Amino acid sequence: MAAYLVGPGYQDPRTQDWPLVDWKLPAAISALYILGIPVGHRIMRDREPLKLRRFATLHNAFLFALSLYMTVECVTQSYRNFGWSKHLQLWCNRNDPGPTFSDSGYRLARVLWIHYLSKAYEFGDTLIMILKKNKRQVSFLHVYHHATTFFPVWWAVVKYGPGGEAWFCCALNSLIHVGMYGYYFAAGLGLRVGGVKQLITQSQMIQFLLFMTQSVYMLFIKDCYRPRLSPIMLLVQCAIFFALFANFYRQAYLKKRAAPSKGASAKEE
Ligand SMILES: CC(C)(COP(=O)(O)OP(=O)(O)OC[C@H]1O[C@@H](n2cnc3c(N)ncnc32)[C@H](O)[C@@H]1OP(=O)(O)O)[C@@H](O)C(=O)NCCC(=O)NCCSC(=O)CC(=O)O
Repeated sequence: MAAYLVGPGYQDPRTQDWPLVDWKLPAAISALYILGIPVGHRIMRDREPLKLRRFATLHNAFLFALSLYMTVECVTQSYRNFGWSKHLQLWCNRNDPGPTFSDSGYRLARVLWIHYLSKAYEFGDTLIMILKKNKRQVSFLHVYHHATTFFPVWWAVVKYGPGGEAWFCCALNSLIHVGMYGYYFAAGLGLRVGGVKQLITQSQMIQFLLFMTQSVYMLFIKDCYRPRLSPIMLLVQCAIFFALFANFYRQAYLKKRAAPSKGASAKEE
């Protein structure tokens, strides 16, 4: 049974009037983000790198707390919305049927919308990297991830399917970001605990593998989602992320281990 049957032109009624749900402004913000990166590098070219301890600490503490909130809220509202034992499954959940929605249906849509907005706030990571002149960090992986995750990926979720199936991606990604911003919080203060950085990269890669498995399950095992374009996009996007992260992993950890004197990119060890 298809979990989410929609016709052409469908838009979720819960989110249609919420800020940044119309495509034009988010598309412009994403484009400005990409165009602003070379401008930022140029501005910093002849300047000393900034330390940014206070700003980075506040930024990371905020994202750590927000990610924790989103993890808990996604799981709680999905549970309330579907009832764990009766309807909520790991994958292949129905989108809220509407046209009227329960309180938990609205709250689930709201936390998915907050998750979407947090992806724009995370552009601040790139600002930190540019102002600290950590050019290595402003990689293709980083820019591609940040630019596309806000728009079109999470924008599309909020506009077309803020419920049902999206709870899993929101909860797992937020949980991973609790660890990631905890790591950046500590690293910004000069604290690096051996092995933690590698563990975080591994958990990010497992996350993308799980999202790929979820889309294969929805597409080929249960055939439970309409439009099929959504799980196809999830599969393609996560395969790209996985390949980019596998390359990062090789550069940051494996190559360094093979040739320690050449100085790899990971700074932890
Ligand atoms: C362990 C990782 C999380 C981070 O790898 P990095 O190579 O960036 O780690 P690093 O050791 O250089 O980070 C420490 C440096 O970052 C600075 N720093 C502090 N806070 C920061 C912030 N919020 N954003 C960016 N940099 C920050 C510290 O001051 C320190 O600078 P100094 O070195 O000067 O002291 C890794 O797994 C990873 O994700 N690598 C890909 C790079 C990336 O862009 N990741 C985030 C988006 S991807 C994502 O988010 C996937 C997902 O959705 O799960």
